[in-house]
Amino acid sequence: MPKKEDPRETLRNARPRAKTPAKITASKRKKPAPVSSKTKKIASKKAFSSTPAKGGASWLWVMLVASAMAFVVWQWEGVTDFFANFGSGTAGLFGWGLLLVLLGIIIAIVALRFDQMSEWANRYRLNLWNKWLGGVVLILAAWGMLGMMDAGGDIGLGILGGKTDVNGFMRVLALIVLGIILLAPGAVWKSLSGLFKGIFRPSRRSNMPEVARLDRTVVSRPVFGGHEDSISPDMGEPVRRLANTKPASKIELPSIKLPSFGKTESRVIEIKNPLAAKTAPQTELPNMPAENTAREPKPADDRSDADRRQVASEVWKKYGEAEGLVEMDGWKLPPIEMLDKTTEIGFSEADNLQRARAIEDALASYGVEGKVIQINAGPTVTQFGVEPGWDRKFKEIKERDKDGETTSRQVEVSKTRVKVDRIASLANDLALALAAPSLRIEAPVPGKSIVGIEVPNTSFGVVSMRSVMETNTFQKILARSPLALALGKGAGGEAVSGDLTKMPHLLIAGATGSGKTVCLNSIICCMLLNNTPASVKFIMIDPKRVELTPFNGLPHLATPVIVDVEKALSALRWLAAEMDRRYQTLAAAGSRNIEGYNKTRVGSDRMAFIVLIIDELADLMMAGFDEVEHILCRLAQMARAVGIHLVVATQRPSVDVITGLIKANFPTRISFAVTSQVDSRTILDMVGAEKLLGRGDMLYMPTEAAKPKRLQGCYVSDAESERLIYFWTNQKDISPSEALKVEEITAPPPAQKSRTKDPLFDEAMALISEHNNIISASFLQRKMHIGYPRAARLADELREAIEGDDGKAEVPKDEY
Ligand SMILES: Nc1ncnc2c1ncn2[C@@H]1O[C@H](COP(=O)(O)OP(=O)(O)OP(=O)(O)O)[C@@H](O)[C@H]1O
Repeated sequence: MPKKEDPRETLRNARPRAKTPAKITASKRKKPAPVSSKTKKIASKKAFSSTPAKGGASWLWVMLVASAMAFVVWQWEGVTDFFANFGSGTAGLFGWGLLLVLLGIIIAIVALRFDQMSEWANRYRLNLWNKWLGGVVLILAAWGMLGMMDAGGDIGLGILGGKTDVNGFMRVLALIVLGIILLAPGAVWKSLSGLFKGIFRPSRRSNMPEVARLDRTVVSRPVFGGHEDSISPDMGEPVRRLANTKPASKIELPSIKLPSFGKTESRVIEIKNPLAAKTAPQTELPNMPAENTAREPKPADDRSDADRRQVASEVWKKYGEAEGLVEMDGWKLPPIEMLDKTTEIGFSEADNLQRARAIEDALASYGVEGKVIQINAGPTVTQFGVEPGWDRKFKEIKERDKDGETTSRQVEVSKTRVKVDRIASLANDLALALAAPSLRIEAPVPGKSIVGIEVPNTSFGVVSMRSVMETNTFQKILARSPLALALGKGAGGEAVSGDLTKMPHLLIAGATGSGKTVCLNSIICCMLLNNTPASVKFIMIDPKRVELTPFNGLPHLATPVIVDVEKALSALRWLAAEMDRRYQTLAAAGSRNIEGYNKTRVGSDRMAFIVLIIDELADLMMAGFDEVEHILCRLAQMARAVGIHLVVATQRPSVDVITGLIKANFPTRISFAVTSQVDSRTILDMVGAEKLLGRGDMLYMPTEAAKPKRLQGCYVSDAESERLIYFWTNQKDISPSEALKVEEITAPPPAQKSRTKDPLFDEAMALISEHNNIISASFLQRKMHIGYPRAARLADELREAIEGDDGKAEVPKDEY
C-alpha cells in the first residue's frame, strides 16, 4: 500500500495558520530526512519531556489552588464577612432592579436564538452575547478597582459593596473570574479539566503496565496511541517514525512465527512483514546483481526489520493479550479499540443559516419561491432542504375611488406549486450565489417533500470507521450477518452500513485518486474485525501490485495477493469451479444455501465465505475480455447462495470494462468522483457522480434503492490497517484443514485438448480437392448445405490440415 496522503493532515493544512507547516509536512513526506543519533536523542528527550511539561503545568495549578486556600485561611474573617454581606450588598446596590437585569439578560439570550433575530444578531455580532457580557463584567471589575482607590465614585463604591477591604477585593476578583469565564468558556473548561487530569495523572501513570507506558514514548506512541487523540500529528506516518527510532534495547524481542501461505510443505516460517512490500521498492537496487545485495545486507534494513518485529509484538501484547477478547473458532477477534477515534468537525450554525438565506435569495432572484426548512450538516457536504413555494398569478384591478381618482391593486387569481425541475435547473446559479465549486441537487429527497441542495462544506471532514461501527445501524446488521460493512456517513451525518451477503456483489468505480482503494481497504478491515480466517477467506487480485499487497501474510488469504494477470485468470476459473463444487456439497447435504448448511455444523465443517476482491478490473478485462466477463457474470448470478461474494473496483468506467452484462449482475454499486456525465451514466445509469468532490465522497446505490445516496466513505489509515494485519499475523499458524488448496487457485489452466474433427471434414476435403484446393467458407456453405459459422470452422480446419502437409492451400480473395 503506498503511503497515502492522510486526510487528517489535509484537514490540518486547511486551517489558515497551517500554510507553512503543510509545506514542511509535504517536504518531510517526500524525503524522510536521515535521523542522526543526536537528533534522535533530542527527539526522544522532547518526547519524554512532554509528560513532565504537562506535569509542570499541573503543579502550577496545584500551587495556585494552594495559594488560594492559604489566602482563604489567612483572611477567613473577611471571606466569611464577604459571603455574609454579598447578598445584602448586591441587593443594596440594585434593589429589586437586579431581577429586572436578570430578566433582560434571559430575554436577550432567548430572543437571539430565534431565527428572525439571528440574521440581525449576526450582522451586529450580537450572537457573541457571552463576549459582550464578559466585557461588561470586566468593565465593572475595573470600575470596582478604581473604587478601591477612591476614584470610582459612588458606582465604584457600590460595586465593592461599600467596603474597600478584603470584602471589596473579593468582589472585584469574583467579577474578574466571571468576566473571564464569559469571554472564554472553552479555554476555562479546558484548563479546569487539565487541572484535574494533571492532579490524577501521576498515580495512573505509575500503575500503567510497561507496554502502555511505552506508548507515550517516541517508539510506540504513533502507532498504538494514535487512536487516543482526536487528530494526532503523528498519524499516517507511524512506520517511518519507527524505522528511524532505535528499538528500546532492554526489550527482549520474541521470535514471531507466521503461517505460511505460499508453500504447503513448510507451514511455519519466520515472520514475513506485511510492510515488506511497501519498503521493498525503496531498498531494492535495480542495477545491482541480486547476489551482491544478498551478500551484503544493509544494516539499516536489519534494524527496521527488528523495529517491525518489535511493533508486531507490541501490537500483540497491547491488544492480543488484553482481557475480554471475543474468541471464535480458536481465534481471537481484534478489539474495536484498534481503530482510531476521530472528533467530528463542528459546523457553524450561523454560517449555515447565512447560506440558507443566500439560497432563498438566489431562488427568489430567479422568480422561484422556496424556503429552506431543513439543514443537514454532513461530513463533506451540507444538505439544505428546500420546500418549493408557489407560482402565483396576479391580476391588476383598477378602481376609481370616491374622489374620482384611479387606483390599481393586484389580486391573486391562481397559485400552483413550483416545479422541482425549475429548482434543479438552477444548480449553476445557486453555486455562483454560494461561491461553491459545485452543487448537487437531489430533487426530491427520497421519502421527504423537499428538494435537497448539497453544498460542499468549507472544511473537509473525515469519517473514521470506528465511528460508523459503533452505531446501532451497523451493530444490527452485524448481529444477523458476519459480512456487515461500515460504508460511511450520509449527507445528514447519519451512519450508513451495508450487508455484503445481501448486496450480494459490489461494483466500485471512480476516477484516479477518488478513494476506491481506501474504500476497498475499509471493506477488508471491517471484515477482518469481525471474522476469523475460519469464517471468511479472501482472494485478492491487485494488478497494480501496491494497493493490496500489504495484506499478504493475513491468515484469511486463500492465496497470497495475486498480482499477475494470468494467475488472476486462473483464480477466476478456480473460483467458478469452486462454486460448482460447493453446489454439489450443498445438494448432497440437502441445504439450499450456505446459511442452511452452516446452521448444523461447527468448526472446520462449516463452509467459509469467500470474498473475491479485484482492485483493477480493466487490467483483467484486457487480458481476457470474454472469459473474464463470462466468469464474473456466472459468479455474480449464482455464487451468493454458496457464500462467494465479489467486490470489484475499476478506475475506467467505460462500457468495455463495465459492460451491460456486468452491470446487470452487480446491482449494488458505488461511484466515486468521475470526470464526465457519460462515466457517471455508465456506472449508475444516471448523472451526478461527476459533481462529487473526490477523497471518499461517493454515491452509494444499494439494490433496493431507486436513487443513489451520497456518502462520505469511511477512512482507514495505513496505521490502523497495519495494526490489524499485525494482530492477525501474530496469532497462530493455520491448520492445514483450514487452508484452501492454494496452489490449485493460481495453477495454469490445463493444456487445451486438440479439437475434435468436424464429422463433415472428410467430405469437405474431397470436395475441395476436386476444386484445386481452393478453400472458401461460402463455397462449403453452399455445397454442403451448412450454416456459415460451421463452414468457416471447417474451412479453418481444412486450411490447417493442408498447410500442415505441404502448404498448398489456396484462399480465395473474398476470404481475407
Ligand atoms: N474516505 C476517505 N476519507 C478521507 N480521505 C480519503 C478517503 N478516500 C480517499 N481519501 C483521500 O484520497 C486519496 C486517494 O485515495 P485512493 O488512493 O483510494 O484513490 P484511488 O481511487 O484508489 O486512486 P487510484 O485509482 O489512482 O489508485 C487518499 O490518499 C486519501 O488522502
